[in-house]
Amino acid sequence: MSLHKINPTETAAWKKLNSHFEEIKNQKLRDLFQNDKNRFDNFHLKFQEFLFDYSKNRIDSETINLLVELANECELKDAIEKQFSGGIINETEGRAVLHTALRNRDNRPVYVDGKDVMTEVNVVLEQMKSFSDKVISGEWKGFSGKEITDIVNIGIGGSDLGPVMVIEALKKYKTRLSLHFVSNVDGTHIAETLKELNPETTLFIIASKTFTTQETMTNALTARDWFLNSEANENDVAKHFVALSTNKTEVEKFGIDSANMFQFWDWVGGRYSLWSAIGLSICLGVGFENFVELLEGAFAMDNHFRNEDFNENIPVILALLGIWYNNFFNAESVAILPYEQYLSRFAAYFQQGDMESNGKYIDRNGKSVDYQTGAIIWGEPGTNGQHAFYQLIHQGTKLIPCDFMAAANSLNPIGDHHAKLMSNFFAQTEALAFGKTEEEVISELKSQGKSTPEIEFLKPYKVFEGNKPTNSFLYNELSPKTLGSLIAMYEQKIFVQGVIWNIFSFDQWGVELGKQLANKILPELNSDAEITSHDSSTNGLINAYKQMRK
Ligand SMILES: O=P(O)(O)OC[C@H]1O[C@](O)(CO)[C@@H](O)[C@@H]1O
Repeated sequence: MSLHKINPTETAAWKKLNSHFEEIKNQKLRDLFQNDKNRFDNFHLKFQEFLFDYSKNRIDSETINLLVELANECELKDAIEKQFSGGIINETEGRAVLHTALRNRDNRPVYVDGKDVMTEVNVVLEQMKSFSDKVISGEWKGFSGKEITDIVNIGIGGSDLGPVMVIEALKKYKTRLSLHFVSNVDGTHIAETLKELNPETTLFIIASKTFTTQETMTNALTARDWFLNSEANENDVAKHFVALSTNKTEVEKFGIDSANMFQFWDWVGGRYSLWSAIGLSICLGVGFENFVELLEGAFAMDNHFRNEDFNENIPVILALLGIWYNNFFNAESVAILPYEQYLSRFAAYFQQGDMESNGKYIDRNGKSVDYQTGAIIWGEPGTNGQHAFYQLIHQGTKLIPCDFMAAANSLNPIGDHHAKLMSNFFAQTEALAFGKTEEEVISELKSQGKSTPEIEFLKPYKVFEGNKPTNSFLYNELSPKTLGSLIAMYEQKIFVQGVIWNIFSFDQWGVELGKQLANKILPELNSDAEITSHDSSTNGLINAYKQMRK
């Protein structure tokens, strides 16, 4: 059950898209809207309480037809079924990709090696419920008999970014526990975190799929030393340390009792793991019921993705638009711009989700691609971004397609904050799409009483050429369920793009080389000898570092 290995550029649809691109590339969104009064009706989709407006894109209905044709030629439907039914689609690691099983709320059987994984999934969910309920209620006590007040999740990459993002996003639903996250191997991260904490009331979650990751193991050992430096002894470790992992042997070697281990499986990719035991910090931070709501939201989006026709399918359309700009307009990046302070870590989360998945130049046939794959993902919450980098989006030389997202209802309806936020949200997509013409600039400057030479001088700087594409997502309010749907939407977008680009989205060999070299360099840093084993730059830097060190 592996994926088909179709080079997208060899499809008939790709060739048609190339010709179509020549026809559409100079068309203006102003004209597209002018010529089609129903453009919004024609290019938006609804999903539950969720609206996806993609009318401010440089497309017409033919673009969508051709992109859908491309998806069909790349056998996307079949790939989707393989994903959901446990096909070994992560071929280079010989694994199924089944984060969807973790949120499969109707418990439809999902088989891996002939075994229904739902039984184990539900056992771990039950374990997460029971544990988080006990800690939140105060029934779980620390070594001195006090309730736990603080949770420190130690993990990195997929064992950190998802919980960090969700805990921030769902702050409104917070339990009495304070959550902290330590990821960086830079000692500053753990030192600054522990400074505030009391070993008697702190619980550590060591989150690592492999339980061998250098950063996480180093931080975990430091946390353990810090804990044992208090009144606590070895027997107390069980009350203050739990592990989230697929690797029981390493967890036990570290000294965590397997009774305190929450398992997941190799068919859960690190950057898709917040739905698994890796979500334990989420359960503690917002309560198990809200974690289940998050799963429900993702499940609803999965069903939409699996069942809807491609031209009505939000993740598919989102992915195809991304391909349109990436491969035809040569756009290099995508900005994710939530007009929602709670989503301040959303773009950072999908930097890993997207760039670790689709940042690849070798295709599924083992050959170098001769087309662009994964885009650079970046972004910050609006309106902060407006006062930072929007200048370049509006008037720079690069085309940056943007995803805007906002809630109709604020979770903090104070004064007119939300109306002001939303007026900026609407204004930005309007300004990006339609810009400001020379005539508009001249009449504005005239109305300000400017002289003709002043107008002539200022005119070019004040023109906005517009035609900058945006997607807008509008949802009712940021509930755990909505968040679950939003995350699953982007996850499935990444999947669709990987299928069309004919790359393996679920491995990450590109992170290995740096790790290997760091392991080789580490002992060199501890020796007094001059280092000569690298190139002159690396040798020079290492030796200078050793001299500078106090
Ligand atoms: O959960 P682990 O095994 O500690 O890995 C952490 C992260 O390291 C990576 O393997 C590489 O950065 C990620 O894919 C993963 O999320």
